[in-house]
Amino acid sequence: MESFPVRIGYDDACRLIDDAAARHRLPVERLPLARAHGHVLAEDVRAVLPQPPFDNAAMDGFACRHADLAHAGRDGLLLAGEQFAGPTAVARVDAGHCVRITTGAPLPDGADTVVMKEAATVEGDRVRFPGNALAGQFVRRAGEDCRQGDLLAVAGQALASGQLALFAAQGMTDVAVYRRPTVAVFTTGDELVEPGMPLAPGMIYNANRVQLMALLREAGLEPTAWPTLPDDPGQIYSALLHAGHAFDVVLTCGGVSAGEKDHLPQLLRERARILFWKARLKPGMPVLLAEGGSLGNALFLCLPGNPVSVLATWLALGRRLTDGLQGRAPRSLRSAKLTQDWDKRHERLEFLRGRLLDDGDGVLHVEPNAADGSHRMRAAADSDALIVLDEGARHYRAGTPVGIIAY
Ligand SMILES: Nc1nc2c(c(=O)[nH]1)N[C@H]1C(S)=C(S)[C@@H](COP(=O)(O)OP(=O)(O)OC[C@H]3O[C@@H](n4cnc5c(N)ncnc54)[C@H](O)[C@@H]3O)O[C@H]1N2
Ligand code: MOO
Repeated sequence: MESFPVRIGYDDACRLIDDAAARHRLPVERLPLARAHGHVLAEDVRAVLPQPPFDNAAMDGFACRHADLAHAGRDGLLLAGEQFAGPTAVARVDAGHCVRITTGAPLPDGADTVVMKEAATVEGDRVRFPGNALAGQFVRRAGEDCRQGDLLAVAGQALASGQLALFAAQGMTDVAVYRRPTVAVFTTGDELVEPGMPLAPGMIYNANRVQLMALLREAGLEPTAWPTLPDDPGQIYSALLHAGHAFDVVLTCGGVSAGEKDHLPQLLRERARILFWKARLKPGMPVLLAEGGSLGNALFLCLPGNPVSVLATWLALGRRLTDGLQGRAPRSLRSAKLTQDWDKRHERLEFLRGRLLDDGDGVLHVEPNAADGSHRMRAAADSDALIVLDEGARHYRAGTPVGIIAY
């Protein structure tokens, strides 16, 4: 009888991942906005300035008083000055006058409407206008985007270009974010050869290293790849001991199942604290999570070696762990309709691979790939989503909405 949970359900695996991430939450640091993209915000941000900060023109043209346009007639209005964007004094528009204005320039005192340049006719110092201008058109009001004190972003949000633009418009130079986890990536197995080397009988090329590095980079991380570990307990111990003290997360793949050469479970049993081993997932069953113990402060997430298991367990559990370490809430599943009937052949929750299709009416569909073995890399490469088929479920009808994780 093991002293840790074994063969657990997906929800329990997620809960244990979330708990471990919360215990190991990374410290907060301040980053310049230029380096903050993709980082997770560690504080709520409120507006210190209204946006726009002052009433201004939305078009290049003429600022005027709308009431004047009705009786300006063929004589038009007197062009009485100009107002450009920038640090110039704010002009005035008196009755019967208009002022040339550029986009973003402060609206002159007295003006309430802007007419586009292309719609107006200038003759000498007179400007004629069309009869259909609406009161207040092409004026961007101070504070209409946000007011001072408005909540602009909340802690736990990943910063995208939109938030960075908002913050810069507030005059912010830097922002409090959670430090990103450092991640050591290990592939394991005596059968592995690096691409570019000769392939002896019984050997295969290492497909997981480049796959995992790409998946981690897609998640905004800057992982460090270690040399492949042979199926040798002493060498595995020494590498994990080093990495466990030097990194926040140690991510391995392979050597975590029941084979004679699968040394990770025994090593982690003896030297670390296993939080769970094996989850009722397909693919991905042998996945293991451990806290470092004598191997250091790192969290150890050991993914199964099959390349499609690596993809599925990273997206479903690994990314959740590195998100959680940065205080980011779990990403929600999207949903799509199955294009065809599908019979699931086992009880475990399945991450089947499939291709997303937009039917043109705004409904997302997903077409399962029949090549569902966890060694079928081509099926994974030809797909762009994991289809989440629930534990226990067996028969799905075409058109049934299913959870998906796009990749
Ligand atoms: N008796 C049992 N056998 C197996 C079980 C089990 O519970 N009992 N689980 C099966 C499942 S499910 C999986 S998944 C695999 C996972 O095993 P490991 O995590 O120990 O992975 P390995 O045996 O080292 O490798 C599995 C498979 O993947 C290939 N591989 C490994 N690393 C790479 C890499 N970097 N690039 C490309 N391919 C890689 C490896 O050669 C194996 O073919 O175990 C089942 N067996
Ligand atoms: O669970 Mo294993 O990852 O099916 O192939």
